[in-house]
Amino acid sequence: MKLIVRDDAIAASEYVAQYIIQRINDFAPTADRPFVLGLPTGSSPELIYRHLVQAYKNDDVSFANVVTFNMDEYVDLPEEHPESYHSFMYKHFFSHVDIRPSNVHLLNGNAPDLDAECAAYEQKIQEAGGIELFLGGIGPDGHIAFNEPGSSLRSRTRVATLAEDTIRANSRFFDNDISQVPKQALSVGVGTVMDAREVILIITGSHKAAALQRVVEGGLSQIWTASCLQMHEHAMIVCDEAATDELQVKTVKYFKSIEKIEQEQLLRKQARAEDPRFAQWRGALKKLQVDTTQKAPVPVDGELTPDSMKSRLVDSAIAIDDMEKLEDGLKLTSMGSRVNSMTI
Ligand SMILES: N[C@@H]1[C@@H](O)[C@H](O)[C@@H](COP(=O)(O)O)O[C@@H]1O
Repeated sequence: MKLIVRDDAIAASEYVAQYIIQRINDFAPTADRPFVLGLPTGSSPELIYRHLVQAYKNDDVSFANVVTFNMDEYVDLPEEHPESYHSFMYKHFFSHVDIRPSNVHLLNGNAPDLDAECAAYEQKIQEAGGIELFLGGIGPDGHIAFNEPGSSLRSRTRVATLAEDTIRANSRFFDNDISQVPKQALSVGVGTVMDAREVILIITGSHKAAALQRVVEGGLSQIWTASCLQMHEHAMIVCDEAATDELQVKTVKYFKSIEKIEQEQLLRKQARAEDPRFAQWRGALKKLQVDTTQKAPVPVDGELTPDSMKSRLVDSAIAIDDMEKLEDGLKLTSMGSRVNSMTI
């Protein structure tokens, strides 16, 4: 799992939006091979949608061959209700881009048979070839979609009952009136999210800090369901500094260093491909022979100090001096001096 930390929610959202745009463009979707994107609602992804809409308007990305599956929807709330997830998605995203209405999938929380609706949703995901990238947020109690604390980590799309904390948190969208918040929702399961080939979570604000800490530093737990990401091969959490408040300093430093080193490695990759000396370096040791008959006497103090490789090399096809020159040569053309002239 990767953790990307940005200064604030604006920068974190921009990072996620750019990442999604790049993934779609690299995938080069067609009508026969669409990019299947899982999407969330909530205040956290709002800025991401704004960036995606702007990118579409700038001709930087098209959603014509993108198929979407939303995470969840309230039960017994009319679709046209301003707080339904249908309304949210059309208001913030679908109405502003070139996505085909037939490619949009949202759970119907008013279906006559909710269980059948959930089963059919899973089926549609399968038929679409599975989800390529699932974007999600989390609740302050660490829930993903509406998989509240205690949900099975293998759960599938189903009727979910909202936890007290979630009802209270979401009452801000219902005039702060808890009685108006639906008590149930249809939600993809933890297992459904885990089946996606890639998962990204956006987590911003100090009110999510405790959850982020449990998700990143705590163990895999059905109480903090977003911790499932620890078991995903391609998972990334993008957060702001405020959300890292409860993480250990060394955890944050470590993840920041991973990002920095990965960027450096991108440059090195280019250098490795361009500089023939890297290939020579790779082959050099194959020609070495080791004199295994040499047996150093055991010192009197009883300590076995391994003799250096250099003293044991005989009859080498390349002389030690040459090897040192080769290593020095590589050091001289260290990446730092080459990076300036490189276009990245
Ligand atoms: N079911 C949704 C979740 O999918 C979302 O992640 C969460 C957080 O929303 P917000 O981003 O507004 O904090 O809200 C709801 O409970």
